Amino acid sequence: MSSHGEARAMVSRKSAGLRGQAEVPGDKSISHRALILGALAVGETRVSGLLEGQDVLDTASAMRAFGAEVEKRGDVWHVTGVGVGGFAEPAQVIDCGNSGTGVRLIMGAMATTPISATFTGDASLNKRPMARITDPLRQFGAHAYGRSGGRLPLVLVGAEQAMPVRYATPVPSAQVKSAVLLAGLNAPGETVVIEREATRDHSERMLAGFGAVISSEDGPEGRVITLQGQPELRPQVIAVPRDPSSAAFPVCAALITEGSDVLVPNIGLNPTRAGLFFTLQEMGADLVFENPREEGGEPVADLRARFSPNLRGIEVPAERAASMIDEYPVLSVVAAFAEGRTHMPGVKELRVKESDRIEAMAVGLRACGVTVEAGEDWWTVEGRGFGAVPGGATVATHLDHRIAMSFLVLGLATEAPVTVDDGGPIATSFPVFEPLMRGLGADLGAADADPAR
Ligand SMILES: O=C(O)C1=C[C@@H](OP(=O)(O)O)[C@@H](O)[C@H](O)C1
Ligand SMILES: C=C(OP(=O)(O)O)C(=O)O
Repeated sequence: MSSHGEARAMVSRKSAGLRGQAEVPGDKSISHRALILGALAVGETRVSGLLEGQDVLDTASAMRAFGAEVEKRGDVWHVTGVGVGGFAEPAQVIDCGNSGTGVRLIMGAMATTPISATFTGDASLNKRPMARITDPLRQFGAHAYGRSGGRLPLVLVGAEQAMPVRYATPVPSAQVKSAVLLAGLNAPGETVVIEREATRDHSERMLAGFGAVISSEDGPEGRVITLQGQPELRPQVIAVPRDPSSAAFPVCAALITEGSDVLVPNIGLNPTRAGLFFTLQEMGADLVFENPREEGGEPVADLRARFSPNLRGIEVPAERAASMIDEYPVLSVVAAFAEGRTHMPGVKELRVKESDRIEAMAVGLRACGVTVEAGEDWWTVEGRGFGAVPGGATVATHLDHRIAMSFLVLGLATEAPVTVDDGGPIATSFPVFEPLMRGLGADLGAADADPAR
């Protein structure tokens, strides 16, 4: 489950053009939510295209521990739910592995049911802040006993008599918003979440799809989301769109690798997720949305990315941060190949992901010959231009899949190879990353695979 065994060093080397079609897996955020809402519905939800990354598999195990039936038959995941308020008390510790989304949404989902559960994760997750979740859950009447700073492992005791909550999120976080909404499901009356900056809205869309009464309104305080408690959720048939956060890797690799032309089909382009692609276009990337359409209530398109030798550094608007929060590491890689400076403000949240992503990228990029400056909530990459990034370093990934994948993308276009100390965590979100990238022609793999090279 949570420990992925021994570190597996990986290396990437300068590659000839990437070509072909990249079929990236299902969306991680939507996959977690499909399992959790399926477990809270009455009857059988069927999910196709579920991401089978470790983060989501850990959420599937957790839903079983709370009493839902979750199994894969053929290509379809079947979730038989227990109804809102029907979670059973788990007999074991709930291990959410590397997944912030998993643990925070599940804590929300159980907080208004009178049961207790103990949550833990891997070395990365157990360092991440949980008070942002337990503070609002206490307002519903739950109790939380964690390590200092509210960190995992943590015991959560669900409210005996839950009351609805009105909560303004102090940080821009879809995980906090979603935890409050999921807790609100089993509280009588109206739960309200107010977010100053809009974050990904998959929970709201999916709750409405399952039959909850939920509305969102933009006003002077920001986005106000109102949920009526204690609905009966109706099971759904869900087709999970492909993950834009995973698509980012083959797209960015194609932009910086000479001779590339890659098609990444069927990518979810929910506006609360698509900020990276607009940013790349503003930098001068040859990136086109082909065949835009709507599927399952979400905008979808095929992304076509071609080698882009004339990228320019830009100012990334701070208000775009939430819509591309997981994509800054790989954006900073592209920025290294642009002409001029890329400034990325308003990104404090990057410091509390699987690693401190500003620090991890700054240290690794500097080791690869790129100038990076950073403050608490901003960072700047000085582009060196195409063909002028030295590389040649071994980079620490700190149990962070996105840091590992970002540096492997960097090495496809640097003068000397780039090694990452551990590619194991890539399996949390993008288990087929290595074969998919190799299939496009990327020269990457285990660092010790061919010591003669
Ligand atoms: O709700 C979600 O599915 C997610 C929200 C984001 O985290 P925050 O809510 O902490 O910003 C994001 O970084 C994470 O990968 C997935
Ligand atoms: C931040 C991420 O995930 P989580 O918070 O679910 O661990 C991510 O996938 O980049």
